[in-house]
This record gives sequence, structure tokens and C-alpha cells, in this order.
Amino acid sequence: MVEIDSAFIQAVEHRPKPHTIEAENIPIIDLSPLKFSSGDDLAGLAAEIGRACEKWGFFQVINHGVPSKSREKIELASRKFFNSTKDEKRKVSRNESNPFGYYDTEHTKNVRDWKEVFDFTVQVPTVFPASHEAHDTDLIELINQWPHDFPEFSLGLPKDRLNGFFKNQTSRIRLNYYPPCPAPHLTLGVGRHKDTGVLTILAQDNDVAGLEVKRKADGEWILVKPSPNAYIINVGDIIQVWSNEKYESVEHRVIVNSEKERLSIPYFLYPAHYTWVEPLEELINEQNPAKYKAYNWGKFRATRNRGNFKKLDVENIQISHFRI
Ligand SMILES: O=C(O)CCC(=O)C(=O)O
Ligand SMILES: [Fe+2]
Repeated sequence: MVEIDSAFIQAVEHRPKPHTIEAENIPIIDLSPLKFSSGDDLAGLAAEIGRACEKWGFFQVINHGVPSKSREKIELASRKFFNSTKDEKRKVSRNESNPFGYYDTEHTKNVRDWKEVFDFTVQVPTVFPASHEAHDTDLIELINQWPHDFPEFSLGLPKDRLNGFFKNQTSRIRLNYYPPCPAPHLTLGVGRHKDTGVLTILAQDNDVAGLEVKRKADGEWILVKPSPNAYIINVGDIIQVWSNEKYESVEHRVIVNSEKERLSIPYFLYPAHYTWVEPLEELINEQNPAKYKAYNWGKFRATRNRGNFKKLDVENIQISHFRI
């Protein structure tokens, strides 16, 4: 019997099943029409995406135009970083005031995840609330921490080159690393959760499966088979609120295994911190009244960051807390 730290052990009802369901895969959507047509011609593609969002809240895109070389480069750099020494990685550790950099003790729903991550922001600097307290209006600038001697972690472009494209967004990219685990039946790489942002674009490991999506129809956990070079897109909580629940964010989790390490790279699309997230005006009326009160994105995330950073006695903040 292997011994692992009890902080990692999931409650019995949340542990992975001995057999995962692999029969049906989430929809794969071909984006090549984007290259050849515009406007009305794209109605078919938009409808296909709409159906996938309603039925699954998860889909994969192919023929997306992202060069496979770019993906290979970030994967190689990611593997090299996670395989460097703990000392090296801890030099760029996250701390209580800066959520960016390396850390290996994330908790999802207050159970420790079997993984290591490296987070970096997309816009430099990202302006963010200094604390989770509602009355505290102080803002701080969050900056990236880059490991030394890792030229792969920079683009070699002027640092403000991309700023104009993303006005004040707080989007971030995470490198997830799931080491082999001696007790994969007791633990999860990431506990069941929904992504809090607008949407997530995920490059999952081409070889090692692990992501499971909760099928809306019957609540079964479905393993998403890797489709090399595809990106998985999933609806986040903000789309659920903006769309007043036409599109729902979907619960997912990551199982680990005893033999192989696994990598994944999500891009979390987040708005500016001062955004008040609420159902879009055009989508609500007397028959379909707003299902959510407005909440402040920056304060929501700052509260969540705190809960992910250390095990707390209270439940993590969720959009359900703003449900009318
Ligand atoms: O590793 C994966 O495939 C998914 C990770 C995930 O859900 C997350 O980081 O939010
Ligand atoms: Fe996620």
C-alpha cells in the first residue's frame, strides 16, 4: 500500500472510477470556413458552435490556423521547466500577493491537486485588486516572473507589442504538469470544477489522456481522448452569466496515472478587472429575467485566488453565490 499525503486524498464519491467512458467524444469543429468566407457565409459554423455550447459546453477546434511549430515550442519549454530542479522552480514561486509564477500546492474545492503549475499573464502589467476585501479599492500591478536561462519563455518582441490587442484584459496562460502518481485511484490532478473566465482554450497532452468532462445528459465523466494538434474550447462561468444560462459552463476534472507524466496548457480568457459581470441586457426580458446579480470580476478572482492558494474552511467563491 503506497503512502501519500492525506491532503491529496479525494472524498470517496469524487474519486475516479476504475473504468472511464471513452465511447463518445466531444464535438470536433472544423474552423477552415473562417479562412475562406465572411459574414453570412459563416452562419452554418456559428450554428454548429451554438449547438456544441448548448449540448456540451465543450468542443474541440481543428484547422484553427495556429502553427503546430508554436505548440511544439511551448510544450518543449514547459517540459524543460517542470523537469528542472525544485530549487530552480521555486525561484519563481507564486506568493500571496502575486498569483503568477510556479506553485505545486493548489487546492481545488479544498483538496490538494496532484500537479505543478506555472502561470503567466497575457498583458503586462495586469492591473488587479490588491485584496479580496470589497471595501478595499487599492489596485496593484501584477507582473510575470520568468525563470532564468529559459530563452523559450520569451518571444523576443518589445514587451508592449501586443498590448493594444487586449484592452485591460486579465487573461492568463497556465502550464499544468501532472507527475505520475502512486495512488491515482484516490487523487485527482485537478478536482472537479468549472472555469471561472469567459472561455478556456486548452492544449491538452497529445499522448496522455486525463481530462474528463461531465456529460450534461447523464452526469457521467467522459474522458476526452487527445486529438493531436486540436484545441479544446470550453465555456466558462462568465459566458454562463452573460448568456443568462443559454450556455452553461461545464464541470471537468483531471485524472492522473501511475506511469506517465502529463502536460496541459490552458489559456483562460478573462476581462478587465473592473468588469461587472451580469446577464447581457439584450438577452433578458419579462419572460426570461436576469438569473444573476452583477459581480465584480476583479474581486471575484481575487477571492478565488486566495481560496486556491491555501486550504480554507469556507467554500470557494462561485457564480452560484450571485444566482437570483
Ligand atoms: O489538464 C487539463 O486537461 C485541464 C486543466 C484544467 O481544467 C484547468 O487547469 O482549469
Ligand atoms: Fe479547468
